[in-house]
Amino acid sequence: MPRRRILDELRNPPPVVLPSLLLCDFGNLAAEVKAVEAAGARAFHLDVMDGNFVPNITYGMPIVEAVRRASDLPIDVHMMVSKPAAFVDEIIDAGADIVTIHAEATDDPRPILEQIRKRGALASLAINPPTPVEAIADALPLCDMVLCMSVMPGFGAQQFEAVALDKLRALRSLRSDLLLEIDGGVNASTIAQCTAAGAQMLVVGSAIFKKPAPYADSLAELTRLAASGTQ
Ligand SMILES: O=C(CO)[C@H](O)[C@H](O)COP(=O)(O)O
Repeated sequence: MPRRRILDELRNPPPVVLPSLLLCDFGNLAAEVKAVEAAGARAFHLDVMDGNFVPNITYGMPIVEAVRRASDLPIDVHMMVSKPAAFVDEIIDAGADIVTIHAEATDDPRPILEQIRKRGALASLAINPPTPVEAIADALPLCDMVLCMSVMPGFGAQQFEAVALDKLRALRSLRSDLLLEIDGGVNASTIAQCTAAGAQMLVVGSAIFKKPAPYADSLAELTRLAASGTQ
């Protein structure tokens, strides 16, 4: 999908709950993707971890390609890797529509963000809980999205860190058109605070994949609660 159309679609209310496939059943990946899409998902979130930037290893291009084959929905790839510049082209070739790199992984993210945009994908910068908004001020004009992590990246099912909410508010006051995403510990108890602080993109792992409820019920309830935070 072209960059402009994806941006317009994701900015549309209600807020977008993105299932984080980190916690899905990888033995049935295509079926999981189709099930979450049928349940009402508007985009997917994929966590690429290299065992160096974060203390965990997940997957790379083959899984992004497999998700791309199973669905036409936007794919949001969160690159938790030490050398993002080396992989952004391959990740986009594999099917990523949004590519998020970490501010902490590079001295200057601007050339990488430019490269992502040049390739027609949405460029996004992530900051970990200890990283202040000021650290990315120079790169903001090149960002379509900023991801405020509400846990230290690496694992699902961690406790939500509210410091991310202050950063969402600060970013929203700096740029009204910026897509804002939050990831980590987002669930039925925390999601309304996230949208009230300005997040439109809510990454959710365990509150979808580790619940006994059908995906459609979890997604509908999380979307309802997310929308309640914007009123
Ligand atoms: O990026 C991540 C971890 O680094 C995951 O996307 C995130 O933690 C989702 O899981 P949960 O909703 O269970 O916190």
